[in-house]
This record gives sequence, C-alpha cells and structure tokens, in this order.
Amino acid sequence: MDQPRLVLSGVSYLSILHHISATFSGGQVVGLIGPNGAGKSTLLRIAAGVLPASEGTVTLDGVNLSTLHPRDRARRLAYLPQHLPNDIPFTVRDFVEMGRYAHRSANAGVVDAALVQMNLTTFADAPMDTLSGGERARAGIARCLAQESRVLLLDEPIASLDLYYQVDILRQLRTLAQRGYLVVIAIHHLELAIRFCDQFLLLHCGYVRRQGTVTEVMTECALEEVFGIRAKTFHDPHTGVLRLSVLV
Ligand SMILES: Nc1ncnc2c1ncn2[C@@H]1O[C@H](COP(=O)(O)OP(=O)(O)OP(=O)(O)O)[C@@H](O)[C@H]1O
Repeated sequence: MDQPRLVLSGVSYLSILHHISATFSGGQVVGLIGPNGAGKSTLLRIAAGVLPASEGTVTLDGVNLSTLHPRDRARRLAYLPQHLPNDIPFTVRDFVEMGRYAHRSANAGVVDAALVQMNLTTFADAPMDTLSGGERARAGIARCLAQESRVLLLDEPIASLDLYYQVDILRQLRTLAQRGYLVVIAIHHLELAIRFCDQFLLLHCGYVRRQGTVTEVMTECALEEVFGIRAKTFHDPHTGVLRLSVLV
C-alpha cells in the first residue's frame, strides 16, 4: 500500500499562521513543537480539514482536502482535538465507535481492539463523563484508532497522561509509523519528542522557525531563541541516545 503524503502549501490563517509549507510522509512520527500560542493547534486543525485556511492549500495524496466530503476525509485521516468536551453523554464504547462513522459499520472487533490498545476495556460501559482526564484522553485516541485511517493528526495526545501512558502511547504511535502510517503530534514534552519523533516542525508566533530532523531542529540555539530557555543536548554516555537537559 502506498504511504500517505500530506502537503501544506503556503498555509496562512488570519494573523495566526504565516505561509507554512511542509510535506509529511507515511512512515514518520512528526513532532509539532513550539511555545504556547505558536499556532500548533491551528495548524493541525487546518491540516485535518476542520478549519479552512485563509490562504494556501492542504493536499492528502494529491487531493485537496477542502474538496473531500467529511466522510471521505474521515476515512483518510483521524484528528484528535486538544480538548474533548467534559460532558460527552455516551459510554466509552459508544464514543470510540463514533470513529467508525466514515465506514458506516460499527465493526465491534476494531472498536474492541482500540479499547484494548488504550487499556480501556474495563471502562467500556462506563459513561464518558465519569472518566479521569487521562482516561478520557485515551478514549479520544481510541476513537481515532477505530477510524482505521492511515493519517493520525493528534493535538497533544500525551498532555494529560501519566509517564507510563506517555511512553506507552508514543511507542504505539511509533509502531504505527513503522507500518506506514503518518502520525503528526503536537507535543510539549521535548525529551520524549526527541525519543519518538523522526521529524519536527518548530513553530513560533505562527512562523516555521525550523523543520527537519532532531539534530536540525533541536539545537541549543533554536531552543533558546524560541522558548527562551537554556538547554543542552547531548548523547547519553550509556545508551548513545540523544537527550535534552534544561538548565534551570
Ligand atoms: N478562533 C480564534 N480567534 C482568534 N485567535 C485565535 C483563535 N484560535 C486561536 N487563536 C490564537 O491563535 C494563537 C495560536 O493558537 P493555537 O491554539 O494554535 O496555539 P498552540 O501553539 O496550539 O498553543 P498551546 O501550546 O498553548 O496549545 C493563540 O495566540 C490563540 O490565542
């Protein structure tokens, strides 16, 4: 199966995003990073086709997203918003099953598998509004997985998760990328982003400041310029893995 390819060409939105161009391909986890208010969520919403750009285009496998019926779009890409409502009046299973909207079939096996992947089986019949914040976030990811689309655009999927689930879910997203999926995540946890993302887009004030691999983007200079923090990147002497240490 061909790997998906998402292309943003000259995307602008009001005064929030300015001329963003980027190409994301299947097989990768892309980390969208940058300070609060940089424009990450806005960019993801545009990339997902839920917010029309003021200028520019987004194409997925050569097809302009704005021309796709929402059902066709949902078959091709899944989008997790940064915040799910607190008062979702459904059980966890029914909520996850909504990910099947594009397929017109509930497919209990797929829904069950998504619940297992997010370790939510014991909560399947619980009302969504009884879940903790992290459990609700995992239900949101499960709904995206149930969609069975090969592009996942996830806005801060690990923000409310404990350390175990942060690592568990990033591992699962990596595995999906290894199977050819394109995964784009907005993420503030830079240390974990270094470990799990292949490519980065660093946004600041609505502009792309850097894009590329970890060594091209996560430079001490860029981090100081964009986040106003001093940090050191170094290779762990025991594992050889690149690490980031914030100097406080
Ligand atoms: N509908 C809107 N109308 C006006 N301003 C908006 C709108 N949506 C977002 N903004 C502003 O656009 C900027 C970018 O917001 P966005 O949510 O994309 O940032 P972000 O990088 O995701 O931030 P965070 O890390 O805090 O989640 C912010 O300054 C925000 O206040």
